[in-house]
Amino acid sequence: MLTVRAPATSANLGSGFDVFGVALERPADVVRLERADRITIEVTGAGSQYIPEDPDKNTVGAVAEALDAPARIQIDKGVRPASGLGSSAASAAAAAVGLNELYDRGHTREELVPIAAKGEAVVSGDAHDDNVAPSILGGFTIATDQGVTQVDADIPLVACLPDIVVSTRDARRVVPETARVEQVVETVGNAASLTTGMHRDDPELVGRGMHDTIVTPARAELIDGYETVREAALEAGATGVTISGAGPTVIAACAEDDRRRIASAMLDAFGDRGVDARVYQTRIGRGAEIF
Ligand SMILES: Nc1ncnc2c1ncn2[C@@H]1O[C@H](COP(=O)(O)OP(=O)(O)O)[C@@H](O)[C@H]1O
Ligand SMILES: N[C@@H](CCOP(=O)(O)O)C(=O)O
Repeated sequence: MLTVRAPATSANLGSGFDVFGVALERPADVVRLERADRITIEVTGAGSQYIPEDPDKNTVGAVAEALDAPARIQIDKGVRPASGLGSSAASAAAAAVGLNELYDRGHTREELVPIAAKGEAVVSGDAHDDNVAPSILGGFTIATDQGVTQVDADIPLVACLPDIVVSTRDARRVVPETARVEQVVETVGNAASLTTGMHRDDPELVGRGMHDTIVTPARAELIDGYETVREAALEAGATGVTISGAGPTVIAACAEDDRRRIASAMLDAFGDRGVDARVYQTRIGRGAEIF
């Protein structure tokens, strides 16, 4: 029996739609695996009632198929599904890392990224890498058609998850098909600033680089209270605020000392709209770990 802890992740970070991702120190999924004749899946924990145990419908089933590694898989969800925190990806990343070890397949962590992404295709229709890459590799990742680049980074973050469900599949439907060239120029500048900020562990530069006028405004419509929560976080000292993944989590970058104040401002702002929420005071963290 092998136990793997794979972290939640935040993809996009505003200016890096479908490209940027970070591993979060918390929350995380914990997955236990043992060799078996066929794939079986049990799910407990946050939102487990909404997660199928059928291997054809669960992200870990596709990963076990891809690695030809049948196993009894027990998933303890720390990352609620449809949260914008890479819930489906955390399980897929844990399964890829764990089954690779259990069956001695010898893949590198980088090679496991596209294998885990096959799990993502099961739920969102797209084998996008931007959540599984940081969940497997940790730190800040840049996922493009040419592969994944990873850097370790240390940025304090606050992730506020409202009691609203936004499925990635639905949130992909509202992404605009075109953008003005001025918006593209602005986004490239912001993405470059954010990347430099990650290299320098500079929350100011990362926060500034999170600004995006192409995808985020369209998706904000799906999150009741987004604008108020964003303003409250900025007023409390956040250096930048955006939608985490496809939402509904709202994520803020900040200096360490401001985390607590920002967390409570975000909770209050959702509360004023009559929306319950929970908040994670977190930071960029490590990738999946085997125990
Ligand atoms: N192991 C899993 N963990 C979480 N969700 C899963 C898993 N396998 C399948 N799903 C399905 O994936 C969907 C959630 O994925 P998604 O919308 O991408 O949310 P998130 O943004 O949190 O990853 C839900 O419909 C859920 O039932
Ligand atoms: N780039 C994807 C990321 C989805 O992340 P999730 O955490 O919501 O699954 C997108 O923005 O659609």
